Amino acid sequence: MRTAYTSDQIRAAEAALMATLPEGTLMERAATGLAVVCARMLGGVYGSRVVLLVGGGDNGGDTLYAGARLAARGAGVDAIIAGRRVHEAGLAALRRAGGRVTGLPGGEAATSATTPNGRPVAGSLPGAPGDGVTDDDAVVGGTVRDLIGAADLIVDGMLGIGGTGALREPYATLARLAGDAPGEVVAVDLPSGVDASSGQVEGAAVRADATVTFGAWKIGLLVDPGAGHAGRTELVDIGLGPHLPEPDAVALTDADVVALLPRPGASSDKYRRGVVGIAAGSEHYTGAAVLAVGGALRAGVGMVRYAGSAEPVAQVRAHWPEAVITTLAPGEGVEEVGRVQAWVLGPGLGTGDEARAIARSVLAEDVPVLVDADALTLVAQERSLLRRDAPVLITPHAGELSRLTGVPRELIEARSLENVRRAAAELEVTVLLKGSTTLVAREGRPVRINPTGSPWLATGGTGDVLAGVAGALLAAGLSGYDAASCAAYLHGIAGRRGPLAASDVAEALPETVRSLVNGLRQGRSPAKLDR
Ligand SMILES: NC(=O)C1=CN([C@@H]2O[C@H](COP(=O)(O)OP(=O)(O)OC[C@H]3O[C@@H](n4cnc5c(N)ncnc54)[C@H](O)[C@@H]3O)[C@@H](O)[C@H]2O)[C@@H](O)CC1
Ligand SMILES: [K+]
Repeated sequence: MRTAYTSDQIRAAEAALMATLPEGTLMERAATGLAVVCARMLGGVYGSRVVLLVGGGDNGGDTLYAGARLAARGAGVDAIIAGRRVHEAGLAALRRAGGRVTGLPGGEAATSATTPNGRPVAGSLPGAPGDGVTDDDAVVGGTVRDLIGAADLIVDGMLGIGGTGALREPYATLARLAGDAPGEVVAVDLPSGVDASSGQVEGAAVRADATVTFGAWKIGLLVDPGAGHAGRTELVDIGLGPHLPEPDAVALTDADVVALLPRPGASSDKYRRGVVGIAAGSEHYTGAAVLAVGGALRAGVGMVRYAGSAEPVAQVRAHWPEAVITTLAPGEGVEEVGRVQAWVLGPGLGTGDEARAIARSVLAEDVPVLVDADALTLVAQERSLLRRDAPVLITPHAGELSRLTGVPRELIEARSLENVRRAAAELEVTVLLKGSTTLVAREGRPVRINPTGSPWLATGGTGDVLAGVAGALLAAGLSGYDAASCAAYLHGIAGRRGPLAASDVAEALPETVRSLVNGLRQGRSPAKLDR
């Protein structure tokens, strides 16, 4: 399990640890770990060209010390001093190791960046702009632009957990130049411009090929859009572990998911493995029923009972001879369908009277219910339906959650973590919030951040498959919280190789589960290696 923290939690843990250690120890550990990753990214250090983007805080300090190590091993290291201040001991170390230092033209950054002697950064002013002067040059100077453009490795040490709000200049321009440059970009602790505690990005932010983070995962490295800026992530242990609090957010790993997934034993039969009921599809929307049933079957359920009207019944029958089918007359509920251990309610169901009758009857059953899609619209109109003794798992995207909670969609998207947590508490249900990062929340438990999503999944019908998978796991006896987070994890891996249609995701599920289980048995993680 990856545990993730806000910047305040990290700071508190660092303070507690620092109190037990000689000054500078943590920065030393951080810089050592960073230099190791930089060296690996460079392949050969000697003769390589490294540019450090150095902010005014300790993030810049880490970067200068790591740069000093690379310079000592023969890299050509240029530090661009971008902050109003500079970590002086780090700067001195870099100079001693033979690194070069460049300031920025004009503005506070250049006039107040100082050397260890307190003088303005020397040798810093860029050459007079000549041909090919750009707007960027006005902010950072042509010399800096050229240095960044020629670097093999650009180290983003502008902002770490001290960053707040949108990147100010000259950081924003430097972030953009780094993004346009052909060299690899490594972010120190987290990409500058990404909010450590939420993953929010307001304005420009560094897009890193890799991020080396210190002590513990920051939530912003796991939640989009921040996660999308971080590239490959590596955690450097600086000894923070014993000082960290209980996490508010976690991400499952392959091993966690394999441990949670039900596997049939010698005494299993289809009933013990779990029977999932699926109330989905309508005369107009037949595909949702086919996909939800497919997701459930491919996830390895004991049995699927499908209940719906004539048209989707015909489609489900044609696609899935494995499903046991009940045709519902208009207005009829699911009372006579037979025993099920959990229901999936809603994909393609419609929102008219017939759909409402089905929804009421499903929610009146004394088993866990997954409420998705059209059923979310129905329960938004009739909130009392959610008040029941058996567990409820809802699987909305931001728009659907907005209808249920009244919180504007944009706000849910911008502050997804906070809003999913609040929705779970207020509605007293488990919430799986779909988005570029899928989140699963249940009151009293850390929010689970799904690490396996893929943009290829943004295609019609994938949500129906996900509902089927999660329903199958609910029927097998997992809690809503575990069923939702395992389903999102598997679905994300099954959908990572595009282009794909929703039915391809369902089809990829058995192989996804097999490769997770086999990967762990062989001591490797195929899912992670391929991502
Ligand atoms: N505290 C510790 O024990 C350790 C900290 N370490 C490093 O220290 C970092 C945190 O250092 P700091 O607290 O100095 O903070 P940062 O280095 O993240 O920088 C904070 C400074 O940036 C400026 N700033 C904030 N938001 C800005 C924005 N949007 N645009 C432009 N400037 C902005 C502020 O003026 C603030 O002073 C960590 O991320 C990590 O890299 C590591 O050395 C490990 C140990
Ligand atoms: K950074």
